[in-house]
Amino acid sequence: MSLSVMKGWDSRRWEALVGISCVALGLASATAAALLQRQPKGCSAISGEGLLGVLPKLWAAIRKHKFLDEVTQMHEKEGNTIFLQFGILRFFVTPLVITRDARNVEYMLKQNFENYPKGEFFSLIAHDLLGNGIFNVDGEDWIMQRKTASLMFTANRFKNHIWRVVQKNCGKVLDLLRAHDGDVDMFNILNRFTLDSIGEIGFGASIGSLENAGSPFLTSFDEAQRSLFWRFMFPGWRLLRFLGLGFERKARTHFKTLKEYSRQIILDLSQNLDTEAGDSFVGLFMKSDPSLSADFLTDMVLNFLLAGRDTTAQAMSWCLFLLMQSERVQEKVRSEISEVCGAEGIDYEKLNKLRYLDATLRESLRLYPSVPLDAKFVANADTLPDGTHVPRGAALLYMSYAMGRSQEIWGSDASEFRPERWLEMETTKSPYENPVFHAGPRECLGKRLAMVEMKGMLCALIGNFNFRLAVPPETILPDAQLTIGMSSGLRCHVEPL
Ligand code: HEM
Repeated sequence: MSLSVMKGWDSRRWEALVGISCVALGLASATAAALLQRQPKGCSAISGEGLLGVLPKLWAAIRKHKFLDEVTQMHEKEGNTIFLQFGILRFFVTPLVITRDARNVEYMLKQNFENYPKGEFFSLIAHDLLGNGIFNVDGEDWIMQRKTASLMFTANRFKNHIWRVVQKNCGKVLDLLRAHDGDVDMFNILNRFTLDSIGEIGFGASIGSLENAGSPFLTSFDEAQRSLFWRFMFPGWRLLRFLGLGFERKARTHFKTLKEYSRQIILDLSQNLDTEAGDSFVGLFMKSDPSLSADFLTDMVLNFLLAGRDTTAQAMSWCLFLLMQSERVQEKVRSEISEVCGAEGIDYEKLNKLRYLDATLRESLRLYPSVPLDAKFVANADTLPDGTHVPRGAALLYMSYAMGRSQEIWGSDASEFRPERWLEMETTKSPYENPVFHAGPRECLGKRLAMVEMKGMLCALIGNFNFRLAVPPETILPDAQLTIGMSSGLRCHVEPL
């Protein structure tokens, strides 16, 4: 606009221009103030370099299978609570705070539980896979599911039904290994073991993956989880999903395969409710409320598959990985098994006597917690015990992986695999210092089932075979999923004893 034109303006035009500018300025500063209020304070901000802040560094780490170590190093350098900054995106995406301070973990999981639900951050990301299942809901919906699911874990069911299924599937794994020639991928076999076990215990289904490994369901299950993990790390995922691009391109097909498979399980189960299948996890839900919709029951199947298959198979695989690098510990586990089980073999009562095996499993879960990072939503702005201010709507994550490697919690030998530490401890660590099974009101419901499956299987494996890694240990890499898989599998030499 030239000066001569402006000279022709009357005072009303000037007033309007000044008025509009003031409103615009006011709006801009109010928006900036509101956006600034959304930023966490009182913890270390990891700003990274460049326009997208720390995001490119995290993406690169995920591609190199180093994501968990990268974030653990950030904790080592910057402190127990960190705020990941995403450069120019930071005013538009959910602020992400990660803590490994046990006081904060106890506060968010127990003392101020109501303020830290799963919330929309997690449930939006996971809805395509988990729907309205127990992992993905809060409030009344969660209480109802938790109550009914708890009925599943009675002492009687463990002793009879659950232990029988575990034993039968352990036998199938031993047969597979005896018949096998050459190296085997134990990660693959252990996933098939836990899948068949949770199929039978959870919804009375004979999945039969130990007999037939090539199921499209298995691939889709892994791929679907990988997509969910990327959603956490890629703020524009909803646009990608809408356009069907990038990692979202194939995700749609995988989610569909899983839903169809689970729906078929529900259909079969509904026709067999008066058999033993009716006492399975999902069978109990169907009997407790016959009006439950097929969609809801399908969600339940996928939730229990996620809970029951991956976590436990991964925990056993990492345990085996560590045992193969410590001949001493493998031998010690074996001699305890032979002492406790003798010639008659294992039974349910003997499981509790395998104290060194128990310590070995806890030690490997410390170093490789199946759920390495767990996210909650901040319902109302709050200040954590370490002084961090978390704004309403932020995501607050606790990182079991970094906690398990923290010298502050475990001492100077934190990085060492030493099961003896569990037998030497005068007081065991609280579940908030070692939240591998979560803690507080939402503590893992399947903890006991997992320990029974893992002890039964490892007892069978170590008691009958010697295991050696068939590849260099540095080629075994953690996978970027919601749980801590092995992208490379676990190739082993297996020698009968
Ligand atoms: C080594 C094995 C396992 C580990 C490390 C583990 C760990 C966990 C963790 C960290 C959570 C909290 C997840 C979250 O906040 O979303 C959880 C929840 C849960 N787990 Fe496990 N889990 C294991 C095995 C199992 C098994 C075998 C089952 C059996 C079905 C199971 C059933 C559940 C259920 C139902 C929940 C949800 C509890 C709730 O929200 O109230 N878990 N588990």
